[in-house]
Amino acid sequence: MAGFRDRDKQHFPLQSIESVVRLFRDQLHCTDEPNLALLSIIIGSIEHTLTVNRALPQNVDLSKTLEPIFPIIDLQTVEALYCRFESLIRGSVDLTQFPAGKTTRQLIKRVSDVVWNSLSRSYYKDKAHLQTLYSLLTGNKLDCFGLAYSVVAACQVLGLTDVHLALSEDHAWVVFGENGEETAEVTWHGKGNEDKRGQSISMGVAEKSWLYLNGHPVVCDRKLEVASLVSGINCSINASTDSVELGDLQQELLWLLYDMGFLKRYPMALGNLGDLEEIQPTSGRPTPIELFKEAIDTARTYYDNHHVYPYTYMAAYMYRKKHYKEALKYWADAASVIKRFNYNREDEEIYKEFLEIANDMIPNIVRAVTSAETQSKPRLEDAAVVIAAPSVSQYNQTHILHDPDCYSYLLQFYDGICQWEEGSSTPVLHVGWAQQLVYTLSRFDPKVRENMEVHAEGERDGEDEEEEDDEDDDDEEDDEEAEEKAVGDKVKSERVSSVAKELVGESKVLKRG
Ligand SMILES: CC1(C)CN=C(N2CCN(c3ncnc4sc(CC(F)F)cc34)CC2)S1
Repeated sequence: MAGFRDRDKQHFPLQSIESVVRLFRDQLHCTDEPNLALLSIIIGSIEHTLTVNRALPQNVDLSKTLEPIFPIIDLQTVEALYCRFESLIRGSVDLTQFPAGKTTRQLIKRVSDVVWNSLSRSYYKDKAHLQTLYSLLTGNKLDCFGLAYSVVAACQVLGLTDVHLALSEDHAWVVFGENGEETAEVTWHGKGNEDKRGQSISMGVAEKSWLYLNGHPVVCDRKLEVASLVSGINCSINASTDSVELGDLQQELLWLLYDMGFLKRYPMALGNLGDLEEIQPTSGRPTPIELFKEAIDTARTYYDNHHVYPYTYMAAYMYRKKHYKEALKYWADAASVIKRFNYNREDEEIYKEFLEIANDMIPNIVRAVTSAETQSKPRLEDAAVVIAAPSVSQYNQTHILHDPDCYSYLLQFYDGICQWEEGSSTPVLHVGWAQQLVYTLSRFDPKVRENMEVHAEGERDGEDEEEEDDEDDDDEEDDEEAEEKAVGDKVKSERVSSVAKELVGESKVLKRG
């Protein structure tokens, strides 16, 4: 590991976004590995100054200048912190105790213990800005992701080039060994769960578990580890304010990584970039929708379509833009991913995501379009009022409740959640879901329920057309297969409506009760 080289030092002092981008470009282009510890200290130091400790020099009165503020990151601050990390790790891990040149589980556990034991006894683990080595070295605090990243950075300091970060949508661990075939927990997850640090992630644990993405995590190389550091930049100053300067820096660094091809296998980073582009579009760059589509394609191409968040990034965007039909479509697609998992107690994050969609956002859409519906029906006494043609968004809204596609997206959404629950150790649905479902489905025009076709999966017309399997040209076999598939899909669609009826029935019982 090349450590803190002179060519890195000549970038200092860092005092603009451009100077930080130049340093990152140099690190990522260079033949040596990018220095994970150095980059994390730099990002953490900038983030701290722009969010946590926004103390401005006394003589600067922000109301008068439009000058963006940017901290001056000087070499000796960064070098001191870097050397402290190096001596913490090299001083506590005696490599002679471990077989030379071979990374073992015990060695990784030792590295995790060294970082773990330097953390404060008790602090609020979910606080913001605890994800970098700057937080570890100046505050002895790390969040779950920060601990995993720090262990990988420490292994890099020790010359263990086979230890890499593995990322799911809500957890992080490491892979190591010849072809990264070994796995090890190095951090905790969630609240009140005993940490499993040092243990491998067996297929038994990972299978059908969303937390481990059923064996389809983002397995990083050094470039992707840098991408996770950049994607993890947290711009929030407080609940209602973000640092514009930090957002600009994160956006520029993500475009640098994008242009170098390092986001090709990282759906969440593409999603984060899409969110940043919605706030402040960069001319000549892909639109948020294109970026969210890229994230979806990446998840389908590299991760066997086992990631939920690419669809919820897109759906949340459509919801914000009041393109409610598209939002329902992508929520249905998200549910078609989660149905391939079994729910368990460590999956609360994605449960909360679907709960908010089903019991908050979808009912909001129904309420919005219902009121739009009544507004768009002119009252006789207002006849004098010129009835303006409904605006596009109003058109979008008022026809939702008359659109069989929207109704089928909703049934697909609920069917996915029901299938997620089937075979799970922990129930998903409770009566609150049924009440919202009844409210939502009952607002649709009864005619819709008659002429709505429940398409078998992968047979919807339009862009969702799955490539017909033209390999197998044995028509005989095709017909049988098609017959079987049709029966299977009929059963599934019956389940959807039977589930819906059951839920409706249940809630009616509850209403009477
Ligand atoms: C569609 C959403 C609800 C919006 N933001 C979402 N995020 C999901 C989590 N985010 C992430 N963004 C980049 N990389 C990672 S790795 C990881 C798991 C952690 F334990 F390491 C989380 C995450 C960023 C924000 S999902």
